[in-house]
Amino acid sequence: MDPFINMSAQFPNGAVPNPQFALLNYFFPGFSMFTSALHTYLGIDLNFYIPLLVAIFGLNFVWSYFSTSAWAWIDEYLMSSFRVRTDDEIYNMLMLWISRQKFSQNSRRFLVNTDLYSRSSYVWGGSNDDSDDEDGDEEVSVDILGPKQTLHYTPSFGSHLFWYKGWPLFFERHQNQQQINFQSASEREELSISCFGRNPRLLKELLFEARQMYLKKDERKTLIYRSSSGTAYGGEPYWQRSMSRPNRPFSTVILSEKMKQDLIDDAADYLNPATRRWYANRGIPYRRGYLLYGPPGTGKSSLSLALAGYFRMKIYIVSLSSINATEEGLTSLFSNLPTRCLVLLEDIDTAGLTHTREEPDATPAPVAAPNPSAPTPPSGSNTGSGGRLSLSGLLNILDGVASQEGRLLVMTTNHIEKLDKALIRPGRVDMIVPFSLADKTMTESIFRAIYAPFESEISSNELALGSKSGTSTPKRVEPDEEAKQRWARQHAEISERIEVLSLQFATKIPEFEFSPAEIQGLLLKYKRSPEDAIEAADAWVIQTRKDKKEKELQEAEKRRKEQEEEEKKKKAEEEDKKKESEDSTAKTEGSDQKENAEAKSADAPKEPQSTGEGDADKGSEAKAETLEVAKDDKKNTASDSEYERV
Ligand SMILES: Nc1ncnc2c1ncn2[C@@H]1O[C@H](COP(=O)(O)OP(=O)(O)OP(=O)(O)O)[C@@H](O)[C@H]1O
Repeated sequence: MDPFINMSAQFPNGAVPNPQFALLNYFFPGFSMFTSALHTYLGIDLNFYIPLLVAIFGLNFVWSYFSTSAWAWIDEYLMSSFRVRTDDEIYNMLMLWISRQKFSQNSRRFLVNTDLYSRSSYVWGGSNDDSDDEDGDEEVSVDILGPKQTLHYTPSFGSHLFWYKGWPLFFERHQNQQQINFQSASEREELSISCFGRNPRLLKELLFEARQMYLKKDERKTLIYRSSSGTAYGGEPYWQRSMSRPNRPFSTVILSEKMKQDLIDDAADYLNPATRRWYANRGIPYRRGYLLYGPPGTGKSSLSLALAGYFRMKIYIVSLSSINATEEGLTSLFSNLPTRCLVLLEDIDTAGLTHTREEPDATPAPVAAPNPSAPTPPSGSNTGSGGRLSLSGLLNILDGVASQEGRLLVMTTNHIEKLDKALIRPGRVDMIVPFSLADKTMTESIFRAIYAPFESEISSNELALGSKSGTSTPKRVEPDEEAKQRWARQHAEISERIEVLSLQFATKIPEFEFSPAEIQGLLLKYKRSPEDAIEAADAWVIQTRKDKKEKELQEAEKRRKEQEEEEKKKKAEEEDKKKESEDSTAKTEGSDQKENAEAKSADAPKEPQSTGEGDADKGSEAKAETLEVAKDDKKNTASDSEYERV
């Protein structure tokens, strides 16, 4: 129905509709019926209200236009602000700070997370911190099922006003539209904080405070970063914070005291700021490297962790046997190291780096990117195949300009004899620390380390040990001094007892046969009962020997099978090659014959001209021969094309 037709019929009292009604009726069919119903039943005349509503809308529009423009102008000229993206660690610092602010706790619209940093997954990945909440606002309750996860509240998307040092600040959390298509929801956001005034001092103070809070949180922890295959940075591997661990005291690493002290002294001297200047003045690259070698489970990684913890350095771990260890990947990782850190290169005896330069079958080194400061790679150094790391590539990375100065490099290997001399020459490796399977003193130390009494554990240890030694004492409230004395007495008693037991235990473990990790494994099974551990030691030695032998046999069998496979493969390859060469010889012979035949047929027509009938016979013979050769030739071509098909 045309809305303009029969309009008066819709107005019962015959009122002629206003032209604006006609227009509205045109856009919203049925509008006139609605207004007439309103008029009839409620007595409301929209004729009167519509101009008013239009005026309100207009004013609102003008107000919002001017207020937005005015706010944009104020923001541009009278405010200071900063932005933070999720792919920088400052995001984590700021989020920690924000989560501890009152406005964040009281926010009506908030995001709740169990892991404060999970949103920046490509900075931290699946963050695996042991005790993120240790010093947080909320207590982490731990029961037999593990720590109960703390909930973190942070303001949700949008703008939030808060006060800092008496000034109003705006915290804004918004989605980054540019990244929206390629990232998960958690990675799309950006944070910004702004304040009134053209001086950003207040914002810088806030950032400084956030950074201090963040550093304080990790003060007693060693932050561990691992190389991760890249998805966030265009496929290049990047450092991913994998976990933080309480600093490992040096005393818990069982190694000759002299060796430990030498290592600490050397590292302390190197990390002294004056040493940096000393290096710079003399134009010597400011780097230091240590090589730790020995059988698996003898404490190489533990020492590296202790070293990083002692000097409060972050530790960056790359395993050269990992899939990411390509030349490009490592170059990118090394160029993204902070100025002061410990880099742990694990398994440097890995394939591709193990041949020595003297080996004749070493393949030539790949052309490395021109690098003025890098040393000339050893002429015969090796390449890894398929984009894997080569020795010359690794040396370039370790010495090249891309590698940050100020880092402490620790390399570990199980097979020092396999390493190229170039890799461990002075300048690259400044100290070599050997690790060995446990001798008698080491076994004793491991035993003592496991059963040493700690004040926080004394009650449970006391129960376990005291029940056997009969020294259990009843609990009662004591003044501080008395409690201290009691603790000292108990400590001395238990230590003495552990000392005696450790000697007994060490006599049961053969020297240089088991690694500290293996012995620790046994003791952990009986961690509350040293006597039981001693009792179980003999059987454990027999069983472990048996297991090792079986494992060795299995490995030998596996190696044998692999060798057989390889030989078979080689044989098949050789046969293929042989066949190929035979075929190509046949082909050459065929083409030779063809050439001969062609030569003959080229000569053939001349003969009938110069000869009589008999010659004509000869000519037909020659023709037949040519045909024969041509046939042969065809045959050869056919067999060649067959070979090609094969
Ligand atoms: N010398 C040691 N002092 C203290 N603990 C040790 C020692 N050796 C091994 N351990 C213990 O054994 C376990 C494995 O040790 P770690 O990872 O340091 O050995 P590793 O030599 O680095 O082994 P791998 O060569 O397989 O990497 C750790 O729990 C560590 O506490």
